[in-house]
Amino acid sequence: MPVPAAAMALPQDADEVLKLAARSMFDVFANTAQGMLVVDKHHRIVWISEGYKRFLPALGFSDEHDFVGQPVEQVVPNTLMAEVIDSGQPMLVDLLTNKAGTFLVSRLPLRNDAGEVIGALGMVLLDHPGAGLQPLMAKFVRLQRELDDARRELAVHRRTRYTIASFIGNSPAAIEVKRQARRAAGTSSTVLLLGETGTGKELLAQAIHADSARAARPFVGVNIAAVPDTLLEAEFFGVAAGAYTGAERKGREGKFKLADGGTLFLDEIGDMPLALQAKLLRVLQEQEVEPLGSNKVEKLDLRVIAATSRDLAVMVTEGSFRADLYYRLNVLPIRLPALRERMPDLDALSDHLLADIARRNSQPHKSLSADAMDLLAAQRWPGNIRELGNALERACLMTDDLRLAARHFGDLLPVPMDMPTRARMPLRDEPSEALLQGARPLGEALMQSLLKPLPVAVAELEASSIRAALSATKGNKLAAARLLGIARATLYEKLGQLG
Ligand SMILES: Nc1ncnc2c1ncn2[C@@H]1O[C@H](COP(=O)(O)OP(=O)(O)OP(=O)(O)O)[C@@H](O)[C@H]1O
Repeated sequence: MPVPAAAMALPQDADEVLKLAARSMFDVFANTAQGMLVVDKHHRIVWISEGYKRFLPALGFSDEHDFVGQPVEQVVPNTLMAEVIDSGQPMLVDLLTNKAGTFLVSRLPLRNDAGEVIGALGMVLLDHPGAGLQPLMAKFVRLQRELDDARRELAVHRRTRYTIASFIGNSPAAIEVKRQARRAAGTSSTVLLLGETGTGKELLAQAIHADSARAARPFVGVNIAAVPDTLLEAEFFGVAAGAYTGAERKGREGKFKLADGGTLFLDEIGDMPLALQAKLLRVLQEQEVEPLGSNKVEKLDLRVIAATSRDLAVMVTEGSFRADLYYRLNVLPIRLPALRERMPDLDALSDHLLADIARRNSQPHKSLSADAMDLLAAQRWPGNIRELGNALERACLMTDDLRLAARHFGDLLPVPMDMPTRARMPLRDEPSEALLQGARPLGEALMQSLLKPLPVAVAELEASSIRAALSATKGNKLAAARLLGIARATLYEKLGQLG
């Protein structure tokens, strides 16, 4: 390919001069760069320079002919040549790291006379940039390490903790839930989990993901009720770099994108504002997303599991939930029974929760006496399994005894103490006042319950009020927050503190 310049007379024609210039530049680059390759518009390698050949063994090739003709992304890991061809934009300087080493590279699109991209040219400018570019390389290595650490940490958080086997219980209701969950795990259809607060909706969502073909991909959860309405859109769709000033200047990925290939868990879907419901429906139908401030549509492959403690069908008739979104979500509905509907599971659940408490607090695994079991069975449990776990944890912390008796729960449970037998039925429709005070003779009981440090008394009253509000609103957190006169996000924060 080198052209002996002296042998040619300089043409007068400017076009010819340009062509000649391009040709000599190509030769200069081919001879001075450490290596050079050319790919066609289908990303296939069509030519490599003499210099490039020495990288072939490290890329796993002994023969040039096996390398040339291959799609570049298949034989040069992490290359961005395809991106240059598809975008038509050059990448003048970049660092490429793969199994052959780290290289300072440059990538240029090649165009025909009509200006169409017909391929790209890749150059290895330096094959050991460490020596000549010490400060830049040190920064690159540090950023790369930080990125790897952050990715590892994210992966740990995104890994689901539960499988369907973690859903404890062998009552007919629990067995039916697990059967439906297994069926859902075998498909990629949208699942709608319905049930009161603390019945295990999030646990089951994670379990369905972990038992599905997407298990190795991310599980990303969004609690819609806990995010202020004004931030929800950015949370879901992400923000394009440069779209805004301030904290969002660099842009950020939305939850849709983060869950790409895996499962997106939309908790408290009933709390989604109407305007956003229309946008969510579009994403679910089209499986594509457009970050805020960008005009680039990105393709997605998402499985959605939604959950709610509210009655979506009623919300549809009231006009606060879109009918089309409801039908789109309600493909595989699974109803999680309240704890009071699966009392045969109380023993197994309590034992499982006690084992968990023991592990987390490095304590021995405690058990329950018969009178304690009777007391627990007599509760209404508006906060369901989460509330049972809290009551057990507080009782465990109150005593060193290895066997928890009814007296250890004395002040913790709002249950009438005159009926401590397992035969006592759950108090389904008791008014919240009775839940708060119990039916003990007021004078002495009240005295006893008031004799404690004020912060403890305040915390207990707060927990009781929250329980009562959730009970009165059948687990509807938005309505409960209104009853309590606090913001929905505050209620979530307090529920989080309660465990
Ligand atoms: N069947 C079960 N087996 C074991 N643990 C359970 C079961 N159901 C719920 N839990 C535990 O109870 C707690 C609450 O469960 P989870 O957060 O899944 O409930 P939820 O229905 O999503 O609640 P919310 O609607 O308030 O978000 C968790 O600690 C979970 O591990």
